[in-house]
Amino acid sequence: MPSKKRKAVHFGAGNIGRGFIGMMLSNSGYEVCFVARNETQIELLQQKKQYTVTYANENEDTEIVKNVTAVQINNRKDVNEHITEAELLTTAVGVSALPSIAKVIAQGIEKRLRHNTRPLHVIACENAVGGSSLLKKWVYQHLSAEARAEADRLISFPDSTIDRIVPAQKHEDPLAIKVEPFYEWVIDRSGFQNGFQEIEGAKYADSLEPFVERKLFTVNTGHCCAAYFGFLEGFQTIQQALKDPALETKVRQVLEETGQLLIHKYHLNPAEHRKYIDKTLERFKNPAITDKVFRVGRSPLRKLSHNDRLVRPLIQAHERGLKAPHLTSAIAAALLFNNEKDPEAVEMQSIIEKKGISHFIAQRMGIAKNHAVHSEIVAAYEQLK
Ligand SMILES: NC(=O)c1ccc[n+]([C@@H]2O[C@H](COP(=O)([O-])OP(=O)(O)OC[C@H]3O[C@@H](n4cnc5c(N)ncnc54)[C@H](O)[C@@H]3O)[C@@H](O)[C@H]2O)c1
Ligand SMILES: O=P(O)(O)OC[C@@H](O)[C@@H](O)[C@H](O)[C@H](O)CO
Repeated sequence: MPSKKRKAVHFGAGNIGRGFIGMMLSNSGYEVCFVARNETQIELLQQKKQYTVTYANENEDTEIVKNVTAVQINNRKDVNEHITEAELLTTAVGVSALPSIAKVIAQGIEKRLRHNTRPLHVIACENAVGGSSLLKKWVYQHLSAEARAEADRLISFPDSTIDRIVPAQKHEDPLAIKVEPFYEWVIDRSGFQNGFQEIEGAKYADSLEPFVERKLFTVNTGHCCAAYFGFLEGFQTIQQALKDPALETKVRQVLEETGQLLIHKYHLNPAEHRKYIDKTLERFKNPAITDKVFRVGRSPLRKLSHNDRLVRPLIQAHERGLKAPHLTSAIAAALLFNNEKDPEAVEMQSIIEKKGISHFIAQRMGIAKNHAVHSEIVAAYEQLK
């Protein structure tokens, strides 16, 4: 029998899972069950049913997140039960991990559809364009034709964009997490079924794309530029890197270029957008946070892929006749990111070494050899190298 309590299942008890989404859902009155892999965290969440979030502000204020528990992702019986009872399912595992959790979610949905005819909302909280839509595609690949038809009626996948800086961190208490005070979670309202109870503190938009691209092309483009330029200068953290005025200027120049694109494409108010850029840079510099360039620059194959924070704005700027030389040189810096502990950085360097830069740009970034920006990236790369 489905329980009467409002339940949410969240995949991934990592930084954003605990420091943002789990916290928001708990504060909205949900009982939150994390579907996780780390045994220590799972045991502690099951025992304590709460954890502490510390804000990276002057007073280091804290908040206790209550009504939480966890289940091991390989414990399919319990995962299925939680999916059956939930009214909301969220993820924060990294977009590259969505295909692998899609099978688990699909199994839970198959079971749920046999016992529960209430609607379920599934929201991917990842840094990607159309994360929930991508997840839907992967989940549907594992559903039977009958379940797909039912899911079309009862399960929706509203896209969303999330923003809160939560660095990688270690504490004595494995559940403790420190987060910046700022947050923004915007969800596509058109994906809601009747009766969906809004999540407190989230924003809702009829058209999500401007919010997704404004965040991705400002916060994430700027952040990774600070990481890639910072890496080349030998800085360990984003905060150290942005203390270098020349480096901050380079990041700002990139954000002016993506800003021109956003203003042009979405008719944003230029003064308002400038404030958004200023605020974003101040957030990056938050002295109460230590954010490593290796975290912010992580997974360069993903960050350099066609639809992500570097190539997507470059191609769109080009299509609108807008010049973006600083963004091009940030891409060159990304191509030189070489962290031997990051499997994607290792793979990228190996492809470039074996097949050449032009091959990488064509095959992995999706920019054909005859595209005008292809040769510009090659030239910027050769110059920076
Ligand atoms: N940290 C931030 O500042 C931030 C802000 C906004 C968005 N994001 C996005 O949120 C997502 C999560 O980022 P994070 O910083 O919390 O990362 P994280 O590494 O701290 O957490 C990811 C969690 O997902 C789990 N996970 C990964 N692959 C899995 C799999 N195949 N099956 C089950 N669990 C799996 C990991 O065990 C981990 O607990 C990413 O898409 C990231 O881009 C991060
Ligand atoms: O999580 P990634 O790897 O996509 O990007 C690294 C950071 O830029 C990112 O996690 C930001 O901290 C976050 O997107 C802020 O909202």
